[in-house]
Amino acid sequence: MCPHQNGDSAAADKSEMVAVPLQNGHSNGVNGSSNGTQPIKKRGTTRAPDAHLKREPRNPYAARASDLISNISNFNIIESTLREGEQFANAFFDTKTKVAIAKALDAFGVEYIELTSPAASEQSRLDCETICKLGLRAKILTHIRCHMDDARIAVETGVDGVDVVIGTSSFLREFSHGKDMTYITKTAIEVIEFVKSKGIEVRFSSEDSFRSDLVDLLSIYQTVDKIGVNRVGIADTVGCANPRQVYDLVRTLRSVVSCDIEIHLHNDTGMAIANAYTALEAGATHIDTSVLGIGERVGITPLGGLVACLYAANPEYVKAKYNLAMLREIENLVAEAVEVNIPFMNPITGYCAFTHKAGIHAKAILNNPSTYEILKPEDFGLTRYVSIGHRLTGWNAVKSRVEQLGLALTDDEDVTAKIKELADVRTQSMDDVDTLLRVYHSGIQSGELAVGQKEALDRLLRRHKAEAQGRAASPSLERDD
Ligand SMILES: CC(=O)SCCNC(=O)CCNC(=O)[C@H](O)C(C)(C)COP(=O)(O)OP(=O)(O)OC[C@H]1O[C@@H](n2cnc3c(N)ncnc32)[C@H](O)[C@@H]1OP(=O)(O)O
Ligand SMILES: O=C(O)CCC(=O)C(=O)O
Ligand SMILES: [Zn+2]
Repeated sequence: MCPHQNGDSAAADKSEMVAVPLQNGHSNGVNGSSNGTQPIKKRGTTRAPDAHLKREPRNPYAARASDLISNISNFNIIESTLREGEQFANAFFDTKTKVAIAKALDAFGVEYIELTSPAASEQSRLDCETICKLGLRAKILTHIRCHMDDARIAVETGVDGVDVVIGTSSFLREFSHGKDMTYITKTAIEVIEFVKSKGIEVRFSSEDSFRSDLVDLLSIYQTVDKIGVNRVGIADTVGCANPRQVYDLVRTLRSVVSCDIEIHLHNDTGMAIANAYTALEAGATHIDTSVLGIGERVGITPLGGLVACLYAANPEYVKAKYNLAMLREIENLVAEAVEVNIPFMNPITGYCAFTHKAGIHAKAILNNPSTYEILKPEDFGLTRYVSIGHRLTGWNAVKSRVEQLGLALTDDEDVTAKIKELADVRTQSMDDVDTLLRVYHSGIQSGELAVGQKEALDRLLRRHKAEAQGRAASPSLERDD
């Protein structure tokens, strides 16, 4: 059973604790004023020798000049589960499922929903029309090749905008469509002007941007910007980019175009969330996501992971923008539709995302959840869980469970030792722990543990040991609470 569904969480009622404020204003030791080292005197400076001692300590959290272009707290999500996500190996979405996903994403609050090309099949075209007629708050986009045939079909579907793409790397120019940059530029202008003439949004994107020639890229982006494209898109189609490359390309592009900048990042090397964050820092305005990151191969920036990362940066902004409590429901909907499980380490909704285990962690979490949590589970409609029945537990965690059960135990350390003894053989379920605590409690009430109770504990221990001998050595991540 998933811990977040368990209203019986050991620490569920401790979430109202006071957060410890960040300690701004302390020296970070890098300017030589706090660690006893002498500052190096620069040639030609006329500062008094002790000037550094009078300087205000540097605030490491203060805004820097580069933060002025950052869109970490000013971005849009282009949710592409119904386009990129349909390219996931397991995906088949019938109309009903597409409508359910579109409605859920809209209720969550994404700004855009991107749909498969209506040129892909007759049903894709009909589904696109159906979703356009739902009257959702989110803008509906469809995604097409840079080709007039596709554009003519797309503008008739009722979409709010069209995302146009064409490969610009030498790989794709040679092995995919076979067109040179002159032809690509000419066709892009034709398609963009046609879509614009229909009064809807248009975006132009270069596929495989990070393996394309920078001069080719900047030149075509400048051209389409001048003719009034709404957005230009950068795509890390093969997931080869690292954060520094993303920062550099977006930053450079920001200085040559005035329109919005979208980014689409594949996750082949696990960089998709970090790259999205970096793109926003460099001035990107729109991020492509899909639920659980589904897409070609291992997919793209996952919606939930991106939201976790941006919430960590500015919780109030993200909470005000999205209905965060819906994330779990949306992920379950999509996971079921494409027949996958939600990974145990998924940000926010993973099985263990808000479970704390080691005694040291448990104690601090129970005192103040911010000690070991950057995300507040309650902001996502979830609960934290303190795991107790294992050999890494400590008396503080045990005491908290004792209090939750309304028991009166004075020797928490003794009962903790007993839990560890049993857990040295195998992990104890919460039921096992509770039974043990109740046995101790009744023993204390009657003056000492009754003979029968001691025997019961010993029997339990013997049974665990016998079971353990017959079991494989590998520990399970499952809890049976
Ligand atoms: C990186 C991405 O994910 S981009 C988005 C990918 N999405 C899709 O592919 C949507 C689903 N695709 C489809 O249904 C089909 O591939 C269609 C309808 C688009 C095209 O089908 P077909 O005409 O049978 O061509 P096929 O898929 O075999 O090859 C792609 C064709 O598009 C051309 N092409 C590829 N990319 C582009 C582009 N960005 N712009 C213009 N033409 C392109 C290729 O040259 C090739 O043309 P050809 O008919 O001269 O060989
Ligand atoms: O249109 C785009 O920006 C991206 C297309 C795509 O899916 C990709 O390049 O991986
Ligand atoms: Zn893609």
